[in-house]
Amino acid sequence: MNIQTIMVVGAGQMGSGIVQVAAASGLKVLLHDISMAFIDKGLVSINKQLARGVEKGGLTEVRKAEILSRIQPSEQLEQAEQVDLVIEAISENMVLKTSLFQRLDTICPPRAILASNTSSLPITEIAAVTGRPSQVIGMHFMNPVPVMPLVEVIRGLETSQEVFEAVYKLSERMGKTPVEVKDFPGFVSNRILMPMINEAIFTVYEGVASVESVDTVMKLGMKHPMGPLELADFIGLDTCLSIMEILYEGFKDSKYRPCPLLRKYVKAGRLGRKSGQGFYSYHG
Ligand SMILES: CC(=O)CC(=O)SCCNC(=O)CCNC(=O)[C@H](O)C(C)(C)COP(=O)(O)OP(=O)(O)OC[C@H]1O[C@@H](n2cnc3c(N)ncnc32)[C@H](O)[C@@H]1OP(=O)(O)O
Ligand SMILES: NC(=O)C1=CN([C@@H]2O[C@H](COP(=O)(O)OP(=O)(O)OC[C@H]3O[C@@H](n4cnc5c(N)ncnc54)[C@H](OP(=O)(O)O)[C@@H]3O)[C@@H](O)[C@H]2O)C=CC1
Repeated sequence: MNIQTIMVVGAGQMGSGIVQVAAASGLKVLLHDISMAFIDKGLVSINKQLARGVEKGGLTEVRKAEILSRIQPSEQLEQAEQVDLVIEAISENMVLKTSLFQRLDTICPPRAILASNTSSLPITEIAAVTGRPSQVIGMHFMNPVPVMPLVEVIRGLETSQEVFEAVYKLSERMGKTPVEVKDFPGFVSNRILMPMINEAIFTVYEGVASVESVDTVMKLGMKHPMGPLELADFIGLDTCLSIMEILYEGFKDSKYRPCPLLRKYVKAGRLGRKSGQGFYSYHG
């Protein structure tokens, strides 16, 4: 399979990171979101990242311009009719994702692979709403995408070997280390990471220690680059809650119940860095 042109749907923190890395690897990339304002926000963030690269000396102006020239904003989803692969990176919500995959299935050429960057939703269930389940796959990047070397490649029940190999090779071309994972709630990464974050939230909820103290214990005691609450803010508290709910629903085990404090913060619109307030404040 010759993958040259891709579309990334969702210009949030993950989508924009995926676009940057894909364009840097030589792919032509269309970037789509529900409105031009969101696409522009994604493009601004990519520009900023590349400008930082130039400032630090790792990137030349010529290389930056070359990467940007491969990125094309795409206001109409219908432009997916020309692509070899779509990587979906919209909000972690099954209803949104399945309705998008149904639309993509009618728009994309028969050869196209439909990949999801979902953190935890079943790939098999997403694939089942399309007429091409053998060409649907999980391609789970880590945040921040330009920095983290891992991609979990998740086979749905019907994913073909050819599609698996194409996405595995593409991940390598994008400078990542792919790891094959079966389609199980939370895959590997979030089955292990998210209960730790949820437990950190319970530790604060039960008054065992402050937010700063919990993070300090994990940074200085366990050498984590970020404390779990800082990391939850970085990932997005809405995404963390969705993942815990999927683990809880998928395993029917009370150890995955989301902490009420996490639910309360999300209901209040405290989504972490992206909303300016989470366990920490990011105003100004
Ligand atoms: C939820 C899911 O489904 C799965 C997930 O993704 S879970 C989240 C996984 N990610 C993590 O666990 C991240 C943990 N945190 C870290 O590794 C580090 O704190 C960090 C890499 C984010 C920042 O590192 P740091 O040393 O504190 O900061 P800093 O020195 O500014 O950055 C280190 C490098 O990362 C780059 N960087 C930092 N933030 C970045 C961002 N948002 N986007 C792109 N690059 C970024 C910097 O430019 C810098 O690059 P150079 O080494 O080339 O100079
Ligand atoms: N955050 C993380 O650390 C990681 C997240 N992921 C996964 O990546 C995906 C995206 O997460 P993240 O980037 O953090 O989320 P963000 O909230 O930053 O971005 C999601 C983007 O998708 C847009 N969007 C929502 N619905 C649609 C739609 N129907 N069509 C087009 N665009 C849409 C959103 O617009 P609007 O704001 O209007 O809703 C927003 O711009 C999720 O599945 C998440 O689980 C995977 C790895 C790590």
